[in-house]
Amino acid sequence: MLELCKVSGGYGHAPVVRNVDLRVERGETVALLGPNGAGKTTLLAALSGILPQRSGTVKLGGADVGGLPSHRIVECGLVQVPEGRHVFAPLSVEDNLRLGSVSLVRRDRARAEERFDFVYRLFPRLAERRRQLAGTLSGGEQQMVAIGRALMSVPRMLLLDEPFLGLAPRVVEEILAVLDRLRAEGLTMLLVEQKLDIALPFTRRAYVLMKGRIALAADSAELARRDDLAQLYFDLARQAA
Ligand SMILES: Nc1ncnc2c1ncn2[C@@H]1O[C@H](COP(=O)(O)OP(=O)(O)OP(=O)(O)O)[C@@H](O)[C@H]1O
Repeated sequence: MLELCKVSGGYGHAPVVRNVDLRVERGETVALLGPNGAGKTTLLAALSGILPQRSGTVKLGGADVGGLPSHRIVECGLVQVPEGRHVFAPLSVEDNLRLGSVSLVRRDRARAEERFDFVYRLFPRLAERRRQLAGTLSGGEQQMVAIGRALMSVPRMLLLDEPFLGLAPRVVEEILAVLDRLRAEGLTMLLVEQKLDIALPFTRRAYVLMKGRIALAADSAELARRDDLAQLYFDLARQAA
């Protein structure tokens, strides 16, 4: 579904991510791990077409989307749930969701309306709060809005940037259950996460990014079984330094 070949990018002269090769198969859930500042968000920005400097090849379903502006990338089906949720605080839940369907409305207005039902079935709490201002929601509910907004455009693939950050374990479970349902329906996902105990059980494969480079690509279950995981992580960080 997604294939990156030698992707580099950053904000100024020196690239933050360098020569990243990464693949996600159709229907697969893959983790992108790495410490603070490794470049995970920067890599997602390169995929979403919002990074000022980028090079390399990004293919979605075999089509080159690397040079496209971000709204076209969304139309192609690659949609990001940004770190920090970025909901529009003065707008209602429903209007936040509506913003996610802008590209779909142009193509198929009826389908865009049906998507509200789809999102409200996944997150009944959003249905109850559809008229509430997003800025007054709890962190977990705002994360549901951010995921719901991304789903409004009928994505083929979701890029999730630390969706569980700062959430209580019960809310993490609730959101994981929804992502599980989406996965069962065949949605492809790339999950950026720092917490290995969340990321590894949820994904099939994992990439570890260190200082902007892929330091390791491995089977998630294999990684989870290692009893020297903390040491491995530490060694990778030292090698990258
Ligand atoms: N808008 C920006 N302008 C300049 N430099 C930036 C910008 N955003 C991030 N950086 C730099 O790029 C590097 C990688 O940051 P990035 O946010 O991609 O890392 P990350 O792995 O996602 O970290 P975290 O887990 O903390 O979100 C850091 O050195 C950061 O300071």
